[in-house]
Amino acid sequence: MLFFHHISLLSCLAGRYQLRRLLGKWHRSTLVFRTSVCATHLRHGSFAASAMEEVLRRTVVPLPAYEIQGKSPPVPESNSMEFINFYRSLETSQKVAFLEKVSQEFGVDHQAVAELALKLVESQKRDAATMLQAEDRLRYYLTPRYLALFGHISRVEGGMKFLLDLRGDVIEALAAKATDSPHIRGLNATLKSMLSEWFSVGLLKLERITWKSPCELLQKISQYEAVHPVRNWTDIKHRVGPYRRCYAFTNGAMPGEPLVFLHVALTEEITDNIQTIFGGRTSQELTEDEKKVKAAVFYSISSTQVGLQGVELGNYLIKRVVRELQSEFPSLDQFSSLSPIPGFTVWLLGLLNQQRNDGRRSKILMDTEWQEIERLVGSPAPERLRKLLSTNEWVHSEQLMDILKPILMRLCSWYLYGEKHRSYALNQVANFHLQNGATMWRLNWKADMSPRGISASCGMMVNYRYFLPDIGANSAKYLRTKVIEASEQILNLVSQFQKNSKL
Ligand SMILES: CC(=O)SCCNC(=O)CCNC(=O)[C@H](O)C(C)(C)COP(=O)(O)OP(=O)(O)OC[C@H]1O[C@@H](n2cnc3c(N)ncnc32)[C@H](O)[C@@H]1OP(=O)(O)O
Repeated sequence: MLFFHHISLLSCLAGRYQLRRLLGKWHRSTLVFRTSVCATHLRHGSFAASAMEEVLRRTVVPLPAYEIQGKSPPVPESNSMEFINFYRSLETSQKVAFLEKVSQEFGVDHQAVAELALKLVESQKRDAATMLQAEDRLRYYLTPRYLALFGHISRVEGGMKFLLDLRGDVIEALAAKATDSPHIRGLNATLKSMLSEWFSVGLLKLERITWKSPCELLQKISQYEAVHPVRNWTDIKHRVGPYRRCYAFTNGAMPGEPLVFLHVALTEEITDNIQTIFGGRTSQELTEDEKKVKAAVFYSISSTQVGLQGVELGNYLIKRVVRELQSEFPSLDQFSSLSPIPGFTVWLLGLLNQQRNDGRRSKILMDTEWQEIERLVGSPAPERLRKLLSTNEWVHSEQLMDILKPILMRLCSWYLYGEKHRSYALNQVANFHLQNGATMWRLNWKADMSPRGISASCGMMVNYRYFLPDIGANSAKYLRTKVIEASEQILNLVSQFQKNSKL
């Protein structure tokens, strides 16, 4: 009572506004106090489902009855803040347990759905209005309770970023097999669908990043870069300088946060190696000459939010940037990636090891090729070659590189074109561009001779070419039939593999 006495005294002095501010502060402080009590409870090892139960009971309101949907009182913002604060106070393993609880006990009322499904079957013997009513009622009760909570959270400050991070946790927990709960998969699908709407392209802003962009944004672009690590400020200045473009999608709910960004080199022809793109430039090249811009080469694209996985922002960004560049350079008509081939060297070494374990000489090279290698590296050639490949030492011998070039080119073309995961391209980068409708266009030797490039794919890179009139049909064909659109060079290399190598 004493506390409220002070409040009433204060309200005379400070007026209603101050009262509201004081109560707001008090409310938030009790909220933080309550959450910290729960978290303390959890942190001290006396981790109990009851603490989660208590928070969830308070923050995940029951689904309003069908008859009063949309008419129930607004849920206080404090519910969202309590859920956010509590979740953030949990350890990783506790987060998985918490999400399992949310998805299983605060999702769909399965009993109610089963009963309504039976009523729907019954209703099909009745008139259309009754059947449609039954369908609508069933549709409503198929809504998980936590969907409304996520909707409320998306409207509080920082809530969108919280939901992205929460889905990132779910994706990582599923990938790490920390859970195999089908309910969590359902929660992931619900969140993905909500995020796909909130981050639909129409709600995103395309921003061109230049040297004049805010320092913080340039810093984030450098930190999030997932393909060619940024070495220093000179490097990032080069990447946004003349004959270069960098574009990002941003969302008003997360200002200053690039969701996905694309680096483009503007060149006279489609570049076949990354050294040219990162190499120094002559003084003439410090100002752009539009007549020299004939090709746009996408040499890096990075998504920054794990939580947006599956929302395909990269595809939309590439298409949007193509339009942007076409309006800036009307004569521009060649669009291609210059892409890394992560996983090829590991795949090749795995093959060589496996064929050694089978006690037979690897058949991925012809006998004559083994003999040629043996003359250079000594015997046993497979052992020697495996060691040279796994330590990158093979690139120090021009002679050995010349012998290995046709072999590695045909093996790599098969890795990209022939190796599959669920019938789609095994290589994720290939799958990404092929899904977008690109053509597997050119495999390039000595394309990335950095240690990273040699370790990843024996120094090779690939151009996925975007023939604009064909990308719609190519994408549909690939997604439907898994057939890869490839150039004559790739298909010739693949047929050389099929003729000369045995897996
Ligand atoms: C110029 C270039 O080609 S650079 C090489 C591509 N960039 C990278 O590898 C950096 C790391 N990867 C990423 O940042 C993102 O995965 C991107 C930008 C490639 C794709 O992101 P989004 O557009 O959001 O795509 P989304 O998450 O919907 O996945 C689409 C496809 O991208 C591919 N992909 C997904 N994760 C990765 C990853 N970590 N690395 C590479 N490709 C990936 C998959 O093939 C995926 O198809 P799937 O969902 O059927 O498996």
